[in-house]
Amino acid sequence: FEPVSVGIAIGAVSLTGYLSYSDWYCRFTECCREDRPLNASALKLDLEEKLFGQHLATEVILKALTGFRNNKNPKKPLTLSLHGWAGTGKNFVSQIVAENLYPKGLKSNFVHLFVSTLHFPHEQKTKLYQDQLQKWIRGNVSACASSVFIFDEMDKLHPGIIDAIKPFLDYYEQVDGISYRKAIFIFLSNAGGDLITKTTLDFWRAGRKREEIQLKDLEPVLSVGVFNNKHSGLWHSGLIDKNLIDYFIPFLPLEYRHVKMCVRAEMRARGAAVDEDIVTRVADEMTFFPKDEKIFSDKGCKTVQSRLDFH
Ligand SMILES: Nc1ncnc2c1ncn2[C@@H]1O[C@H](COP(=O)(O)OP(=O)(O)OP(=O)(O)O)[C@@H](O)[C@H]1O
Repeated sequence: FEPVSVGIAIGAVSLTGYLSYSDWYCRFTECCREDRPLNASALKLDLEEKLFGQHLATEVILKALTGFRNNKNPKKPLTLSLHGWAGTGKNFVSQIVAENLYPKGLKSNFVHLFVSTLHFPHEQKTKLYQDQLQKWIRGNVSACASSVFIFDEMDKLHPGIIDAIKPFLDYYEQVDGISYRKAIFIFLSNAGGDLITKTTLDFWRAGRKREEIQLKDLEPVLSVGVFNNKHSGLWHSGLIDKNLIDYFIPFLPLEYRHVKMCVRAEMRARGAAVDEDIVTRVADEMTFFPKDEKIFSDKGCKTVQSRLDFH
């Protein structure tokens, strides 16, 4: 036998062996698999089929995630800031994103959800929260570089806590020997929701379709609005003026027709046939604003599930 070809053959066998072993192993236990490319068409289909009335969020999230995951050498972690009125789909989209990155979604060991009022309720404990959060992020990113961190209720988060995560979001190659460049941070907040609603209403009043609203109509209003809003959490945290947020993603207020779509989706999810009478009744029970025109749902699709229980 010729030693070089034997060496290559052994190498090839052990590589395939390793690959099939890791495939086999990952079937039984959850694996980080940070280099696995994102299935962009599956994400696109999910967003287009499940998320109603959010053409901008669909477009930006799809572009941002596929671009980031296809980049073998990102210069910083991906940071998305989702803004909008209550019940418009911010948590829902985070769940879709999580499921497309890790099959277990929000239950994955590599996806971490923080809710300000639940995890960081006391302002006087900021120092403690800062330490705990830094340790948690450091530990989890060193275990899985492509970990996902979702921060809900950013507008209620004490700015000191955001300061604690700031170093991880920056362009550093490594922080204390760990690279954070493959991690994904998603921030959710209601801040800027009033400005998004105003623009959407202006379009409606001008007789223009909401699908005509472009990112450029909202992005400047949004970053300025959020920046000037002292309750936004991002305010004076330096995240914005240091350009650490990659994408501001607006969620538009939902209309009557979208609420109906949510009711239908919920009925299907429960395995029931869609009953249009019930769909109309549930949608009619929701409240809408502004007072005169009654176009947008006050709570988006948020109370649809509980209202459906009554029918
Ligand atoms: N645009 C949407 N398309 C489809 N379903 C939606 C949409 N918005 C909301 N829903 C439904 O309503 C539920 C509540 O919405 P979600 O929790 O995502 O709202 P949110 O924007 O995060 O609100 P909040 O700011 O109050 O936290 C979702 O689980 C989903 O079932």
